[in-house]
Amino acid sequence: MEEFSPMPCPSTVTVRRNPPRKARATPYTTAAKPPPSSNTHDVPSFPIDEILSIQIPQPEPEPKPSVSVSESLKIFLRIKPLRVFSKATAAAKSRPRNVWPQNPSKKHNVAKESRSKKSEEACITLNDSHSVTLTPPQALQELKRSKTEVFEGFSHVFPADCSQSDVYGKMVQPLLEDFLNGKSGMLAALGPSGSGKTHTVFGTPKDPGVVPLTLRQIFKKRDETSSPVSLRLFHLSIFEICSERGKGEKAYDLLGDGSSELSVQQSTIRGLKEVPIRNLEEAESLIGQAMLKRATATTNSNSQSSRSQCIINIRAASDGVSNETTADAMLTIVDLAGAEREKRTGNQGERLVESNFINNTSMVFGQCLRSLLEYQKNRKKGLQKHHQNSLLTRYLRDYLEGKRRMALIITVKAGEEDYLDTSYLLKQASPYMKIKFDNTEEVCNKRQLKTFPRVEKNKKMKLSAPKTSQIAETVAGEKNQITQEAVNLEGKKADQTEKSSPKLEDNNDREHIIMRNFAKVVWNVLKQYNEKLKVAEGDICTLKESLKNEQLKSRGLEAELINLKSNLAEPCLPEVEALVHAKEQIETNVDDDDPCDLIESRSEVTADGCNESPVVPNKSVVPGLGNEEISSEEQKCAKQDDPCNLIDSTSEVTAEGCNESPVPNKNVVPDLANEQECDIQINPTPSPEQAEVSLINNRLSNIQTKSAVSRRFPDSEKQERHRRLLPASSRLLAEEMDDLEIKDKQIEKPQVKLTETRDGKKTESTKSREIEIPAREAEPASTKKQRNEQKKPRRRLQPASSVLLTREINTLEIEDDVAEPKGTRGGKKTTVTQPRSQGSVTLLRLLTSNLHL
Ligand SMILES: Nc1ncnc2c1ncn2[C@@H]1O[C@H](COP(=O)(O)OP(=O)(O)OP(=O)(O)O)[C@@H](O)[C@H]1O
Repeated sequence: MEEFSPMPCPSTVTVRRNPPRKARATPYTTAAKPPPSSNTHDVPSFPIDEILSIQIPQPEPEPKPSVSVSESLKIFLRIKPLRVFSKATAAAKSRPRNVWPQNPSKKHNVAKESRSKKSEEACITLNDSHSVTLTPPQALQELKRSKTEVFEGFSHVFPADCSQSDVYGKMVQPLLEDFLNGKSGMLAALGPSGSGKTHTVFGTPKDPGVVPLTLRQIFKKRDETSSPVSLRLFHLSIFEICSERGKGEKAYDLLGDGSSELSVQQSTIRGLKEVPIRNLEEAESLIGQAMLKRATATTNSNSQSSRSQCIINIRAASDGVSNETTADAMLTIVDLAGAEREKRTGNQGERLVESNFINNTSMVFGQCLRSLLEYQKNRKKGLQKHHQNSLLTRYLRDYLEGKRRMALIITVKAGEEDYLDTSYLLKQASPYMKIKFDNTEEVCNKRQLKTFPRVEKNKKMKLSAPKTSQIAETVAGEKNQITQEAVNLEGKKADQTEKSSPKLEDNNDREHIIMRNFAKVVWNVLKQYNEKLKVAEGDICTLKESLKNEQLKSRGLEAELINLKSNLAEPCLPEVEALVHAKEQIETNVDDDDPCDLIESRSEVTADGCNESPVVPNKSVVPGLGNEEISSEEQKCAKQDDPCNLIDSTSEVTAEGCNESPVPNKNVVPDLANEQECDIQINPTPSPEQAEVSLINNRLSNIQTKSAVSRRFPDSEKQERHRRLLPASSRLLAEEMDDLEIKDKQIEKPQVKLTETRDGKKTESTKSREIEIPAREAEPASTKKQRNEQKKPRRRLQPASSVLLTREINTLEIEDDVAEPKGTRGGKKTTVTQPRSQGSVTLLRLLTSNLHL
């Protein structure tokens, strides 16, 4: 069985279809291909040993600082006593002896003041030699900033009653020993204005600070013959960094002569005078000179406030004579200018500019320090470098980066009014900080905190304070109380709380309090909403009342508007009155007729003419009569009082009207038309009787046309059409016309009857009708068609509404015209023979003028 070494996976695969080729064996496979005769068991072992033995080049470790960070930075805390000495005592001391004795009452007041000041509470308390607790004052607690902070990790905390020698012993001594052994180091005092930095660094002649004590120690050790320090030479240089009217940083040599400004290039200061010190007296005198040159000013915080950063360098150099070749060492002591707030210091103008510079320098120094502390805790974070932002930090770069040993003493004031300054500084410079959320409100959101009522009971939990046991008891009591409340509310939950761990209890208590407070807040909000709702309801009531009033007003206005309209409509009344008057006249005419004749005529019309139209519409439509014909007819009627003339004119009109009658008339009465055609040749000139018969026939045809129209448009639809066709102003007139039309019909029917009765027989009248029809259809059919064709477009030009109105009016006209000659037919005066009344004439004129016919 052949054994192949594994093929390396090709990066690309090429598939060839044609021609197939045999892939060339790779050198690797060729080389790895064992001879066919080789033993299959000779599998080369995996070279794991070789792999493991390979030396992987490790990244070069960063050059460690000469001193580890934890050793390189030591932070001390010094608490300034609340009351050092009163101004009164100072004034008393400084008062010349030859002044009058002070007023005893004033003395008493001063003593009282000093007592009250002494009794003021301290915001900072010492927990142990490495930690302190900072408690906010009552005023800030009420502003929901109740946050008790514990700062720990200090190398040592110096209490208020500590001495300068204590500070020196614990902080400076180790540094000095290293210094004398050739290791450089730095000591800096950092703190708010008036907190005792200068006091700590320089002290007073009676109570000397770090610098004098260090010098003493140096020369003391040098004087000891056995010590190697005796072979060293010490040099002293002192300079200060301050701002020049807030524009830039300047360095001044405090030991130099004349112009003492130093040139500054990055972190190096050139031209600094170093004064060798051979003994303590020389050194102290130089220190004294420098302090006199240092820029100081009086502020509200400090009568001699430092306005510059003061740096004191003590350099130890070998004398060059001895064999000892120790490197030069430098001990740097820095007295920083204190960070200050404008409100506290009361600085104005140039002082304010100075304080800005001081604050800026202090801030940069604090940032460098914080960064170093964080780096000390966690090297992975890396060291943020802020030192470029000020000359001081550039100068002290090696120290602030942890490359050299540094001891920092933070001086703080313990008064309640100094809480903010102290808190800010400790947050910046303390190695570790714990925030004690002893007030449960702190857990919640700040927004909620604003609305939450304050819980008075559970204020502080100073777990690491000296009175821890008492506080713990109190807290335990409070917890039990809260737990009991919870038991009352929720029994089961309480059981669980009792069984659960203290942490769980704490959580439950907190939750309970939070929920209770939340419920209170919600309740307050609901109350507010309820009040708002009540207000809104009141507004609604007032609005309703005002709405009612407005409605009443609007009604009154409407009534006024109606009155005004009625007043405006009065000018139309004369026309209406004329119409009514005409109507009354017609009615009186009708009343004069014989009622029996009326009945008969009705029955005849119904029998003869209305066979096809059982329901005759009120509004008669008389097609075929032109407007011009009506007007001419009216003129004739008005002029001719003679009844004979009336008859003639009527016959003429009838003939003309029949000739112009529309096509539907002919269609409705086809038989009659045929008969008429036959009679035309017999009697071409109709007699008055024939004319009358033709009039009756015309009437009949009109009635049939009406019925046809009525069939086409039902009553309701017709009314609707009328409503649409007639303008609004003419509706009243139309109604009047309807009434008038009815009356006219009543008049017309007896007239027909009278005509027939005068002839004597009904059959004769029918015959005469038959005879009369040819008179109407005297013209040949072709001529009639031509006429109709000529007149059709004329009719079409008129709108439908005007046609209907015209028909109605024409009907009225014709009927009136018909009625008139009937009474005078044959020259006989009958009861019906009344001329057209003046009212009807006026009505017609009005109608024609209003409807613009
Ligand atoms: N621990 C202390 N014991 C007694 N007196 C003190 C102490 N600390 C400070 N003083 C006094 O308080 C006053 C102000 O102190 P100091 O001038 O040292 O403050 P400072 O921090 O240097 O202020 P600035 O930053 O403004 O210079 C001085 O009179 C000083 O003697």
